Formats: sequence, structure tokens, C-alpha cells
Amino acid sequence: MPGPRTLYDKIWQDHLVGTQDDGGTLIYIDRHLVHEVTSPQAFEGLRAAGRKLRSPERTIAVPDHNLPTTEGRETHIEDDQSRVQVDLLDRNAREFGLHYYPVADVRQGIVHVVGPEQGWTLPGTTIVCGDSHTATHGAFGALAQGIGTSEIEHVMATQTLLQSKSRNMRVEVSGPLPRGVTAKDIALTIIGRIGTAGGTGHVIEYCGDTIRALSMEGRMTLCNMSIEAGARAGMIAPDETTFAYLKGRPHAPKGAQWEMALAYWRGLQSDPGARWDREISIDAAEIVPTVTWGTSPEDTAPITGAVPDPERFEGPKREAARRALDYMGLTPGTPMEEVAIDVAFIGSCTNSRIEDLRAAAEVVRGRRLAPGVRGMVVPGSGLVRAQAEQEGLARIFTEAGFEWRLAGCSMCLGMNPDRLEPGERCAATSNRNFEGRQGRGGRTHLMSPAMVAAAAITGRLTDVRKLETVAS
Ligand SMILES: CC(C)[C@H](C(=O)O)[C@@H](O)C(=O)O
Ligand code: SF4
Repeated sequence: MPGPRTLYDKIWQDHLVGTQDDGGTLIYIDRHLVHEVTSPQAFEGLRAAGRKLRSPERTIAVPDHNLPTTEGRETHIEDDQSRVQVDLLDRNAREFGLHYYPVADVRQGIVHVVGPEQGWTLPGTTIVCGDSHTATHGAFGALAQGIGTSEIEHVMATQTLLQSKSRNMRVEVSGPLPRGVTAKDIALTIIGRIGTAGGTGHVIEYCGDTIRALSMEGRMTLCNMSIEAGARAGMIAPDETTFAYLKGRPHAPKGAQWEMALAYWRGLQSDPGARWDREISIDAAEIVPTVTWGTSPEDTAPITGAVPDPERFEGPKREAARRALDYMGLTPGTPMEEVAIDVAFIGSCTNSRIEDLRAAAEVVRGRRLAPGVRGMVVPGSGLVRAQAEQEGLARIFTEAGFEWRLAGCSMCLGMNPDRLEPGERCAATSNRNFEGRQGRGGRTHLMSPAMVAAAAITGRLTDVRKLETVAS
């Protein structure tokens, strides 16, 4: 009899195909998500070898990174490399016969938004994509990991992946979330505490009553940033919230198959007494709206705090902090709330789902962008966009002066026309604040959608809890 197992152990064992002498293990892959940036070489490799996709019915492709988010993009993309990659994906998807959501399809969007929305992402499945934020799908109790280009080709050809098993890490968050605090603040708080290497070599399972109370959108936000904590993947055991989200989705099981799936899914939890290699617990009451000040997602500060003094840090982090503040144009001791912004970006696979747009719209409603601030809202998919229009959210944003864009990765990274100018400072709902991430010389502060909305309205980083008081 096997001893008590974690959720990760269970999914891993249910997907074992074989183990090699060197400890490498082949696992079966249930879903392969594909986007235009990391797939061209893999398709080319298959073509050169005269191979087909092993399981086109388990492979899903959608363009997202390189697409402009303005009208007319289905007929013309200015940038040569972007156009070539989007065209190649189109050609490859049609030739290899996989599930495909082309640019003009209303279901197109960021791959990590589209997968769950279409019901491809299911509990207990293994999911890979040539993209580090594949961790997002772990919100459904799936083992979801980013892979590299040679692995993409391997999965395409064999529907398996060579892996070694990671260690188990448990992150427990307990208690009700304070007002104005969201899943994004949980993610930033965890990364701030354990650092960007804190999860290295581990698969994180998030648990505790705070996590159980999160919506699927919130769970996706949290799991999305597991990779920023260095983890191989992040996951949350499926429950009634998960099942309610999935029921009726286009590719979720139906009828008798749904009932069978539910019976299996209900067993997908870590057993009491399962062994953890690392455990962290966090009291939700201690979490406050959080922002980043530097060029690593671990450079976090409460919005009530100040830009830190690099001298406060030990070892190489001291020099890194100096350099980060220099790049960010910030002076130690400046209250975070005094930092003025140029751009407010609401989007990315971290925070571009309907609940994120609702949270931002609630803050924006009846207000206007601060003078001189550029505001952009980029829904995660065409369907999120349509729903936001139906709910009247789009009007709230446009009346406030925000640009209302088409779905894509947009200003999350500088691979398409949505970019910061050198020196511009941006309040962003995305997940990475590396140097140049949103455009050369651009300065990024990560935070929740409500916090970006608050910054957009006042023109500087702002504690959203204050604004809400003014509104009510
Ligand atoms: C372009 C892609 C490979 C990359 C990733 O792997 O994450 C991107 O999505 C990102 O967020 O930096
Ligand atoms: S939205 Fe950003 S983080 Fe997500 S896949 Fe696109 S570029 Fe990567």
C-alpha cells in the first residue's frame, strides 16, 4: 500500500509511462497548449522528420504574444518577425490539424486565459505549454508546467515528456482576506517572503481556508505567479468552486462522463499525513495591498510603506537593490504613495479575466484618468471582452479615458506595439517587472487590478482602500 500522498504525487503517478535508469521519467501529457513564439522550430522539426502530431485532438493553439491589440490585426501586422510567427502558427495549425483559435475568432486570447475558458484545463490532468506561465492552469488541480522548445517537439511527437520528480511544498494561507486585498496581493506577499528562488525544485500546493474562498479567477492569479517564486508548478486541489466553473464549458466532459470525471476529481486532494519537503504558512490578516518597487517580483512593499534603503539588505541583494532603484529612478525613503505614474496597464494572463475587470471598473466608475496618465485595459480573451462590454464595464473604462483593447499579451512584455517609452513608469497588473520587460527603459510596478485602477485615477501609486472610502 502506498503511504499518504500529496495531490502532486497522485497526478504524477497517474501519468507515469516509464522510468529510465538515470531516474528520468516519462509522463503522459493530456493537454499541449501552443502559441506563436515558442512553437515554430518544433513544428519545423516535425516536418523535417516527416512526423505528424501524435495527438492533435489534445493540442490547442492560439496566437497571443505578438499580436497588436488594435483593430485590423487580422489583415496586417507591421512588425516582420511578429507577422511571420503569427502566419506560421496559422499555417502549422491548419497543416497539423490541431484545435486552433485564429486571430479573428472571438475565442482568441492569451493562451492561459483561453485554455480554462474553453474547458481544456481539467483537474488531475497534465498540461504543458512552451511558456513559463503555464502554472496558471494549476488553479484547477492540474499539473501544469512550462517547457522548452525541444520538449515542445518531443510532446508533439510522442504526447509524453521526460521529467524528474520535483519536491512537495505546501503554502497555507488562513483567515478572511482584509478589505482591498486580493489574490494578487497574496501572490506578491508570498514571493516577497520566500524570494524568487523560494520554490526552486518544488511544486507548490496552495491550501488553507483563504485559498478555498478564492474564485477560480483568483486561484489562477495566484498559481500564475508560482513561477515567479521559482517553483516548477503551483496547484490548488479542485472543489465545488472548480466544478461549478467547469460545468458546461465547451470542452469539459458532459453527461455520464461528467459524473465519472467528478467522482475522480473529488479524490484529488493531498492525503492527511502526506509528507512535505517545505511548508510555509501565512495569516491573511497580515496581508495588505502590495506593490513592487524594484526589478524582481520579490521586491515588494506594502502600499503603506516606503522605497527601501539598499543598505537594509545583506550580500548580493544590496547591490541588486541599488541597481534596481537606479533603474527605477527611485530614492530610498520615498513613501510608495508618492510615486507618480505615466501609464496604467490592466491585462496579462495574471489579471485580465472578467473578475479582474470588474474589480478595476468598480474603482474607476464615475471617475476619470488623472491628467497625463495613459490607461489601457486589455481583456484576456475575446470572450472576456464581449462579456465586459455586455456588463457595461467597457463603458466605465472608456468614459474614464482608458483605451479599450483587443485581447492579447499586450504591454505585459515588449513583443508587440504596446510598449512603454524609456523612463516611463507603469502601474501594471502583470507578473514581471524585469528591466525592459514592458519596453526598453520602462519601469514597472506590479499590483492588483483595483490598485492599478486607483493609481490611474490619482496619477500615483495609491492605497485603494482610501479611494473606496471616498466613493462610499
Ligand atoms: C514568450 C514566452 C516564452 C515567455 C514565457 O515563457 O513566459 C512569456 O510568456 C513571458 O511571460 O515572459
Ligand atoms: S500575458 Fe505576459 S506573462 Fe502571460 S503569457 Fe503573455 S507575455 Fe507571458
